[in-house]
Amino acid sequence: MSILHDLAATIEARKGADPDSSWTAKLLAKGPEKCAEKFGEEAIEAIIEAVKGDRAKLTSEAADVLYHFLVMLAARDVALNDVLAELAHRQGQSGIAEKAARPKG
Ligand SMILES: N=c1c2ncn([C@@H]3O[C@H](COP(=O)(O)OP(=O)(O)OP(=O)(O)O)[C@@H](O)[C@H]3O)c2ncn1[C@@H]1O[C@H](COP(=O)(O)O)[C@@H](O)[C@H]1O
Repeated sequence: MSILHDLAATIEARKGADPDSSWTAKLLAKGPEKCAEKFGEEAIEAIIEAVKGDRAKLTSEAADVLYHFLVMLAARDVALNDVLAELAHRQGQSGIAEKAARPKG
C-alpha cells in the first residue's frame, strides 16, 4: 500500500472522531466547504514557493497540499482509488490530442 493510500485510510478513519484529538477530525467536522477552502489555501502557499523557487519549502508545501487534497476528497466521499483510476484511464492519451478531440462550443 502506498503512503497516499495509508494516509487516505487514516483520514477516512478520522470521520466522526473527536475534533479535539485530531486535526483531520476537526477539519472534517467543519464541512466539505471548509476542507475545500483549506486545500485552496495550501495550494496557494505551494504556488508561492514554486514561483520563488525554494525547493525545500515547495516540498513541504506540496506535502500539505496532498494531505489537504485527500481530506477534501474524503469530505465529499470521493475515493482516492477512483481518482487514480481516472488517471490510469488517461495514461497513453496525449493531453493535446484529448483537448483537440473535445466537442466544439
Ligand atoms: N499529513 C498531515 C498533515 N499535514 C499538515 N497537517 C496539519 O495541517 C494543519 C494546517 O497547517 P497550517 O500550517 O496551515 O496551520 P495553520 O497555519 O495553523 O492553520 P490556520 O489556522 O492558518 O488555518 C496543521 O495543524 C498541520 O499539523 C497535517 N495533519 C495531519 N497529517 C496526517 O494525518 C494523520 C492524522 O492526523 P490527526 O488527524 O491530527 O490525528 C497524521 O498522522 C499525518 O499523517
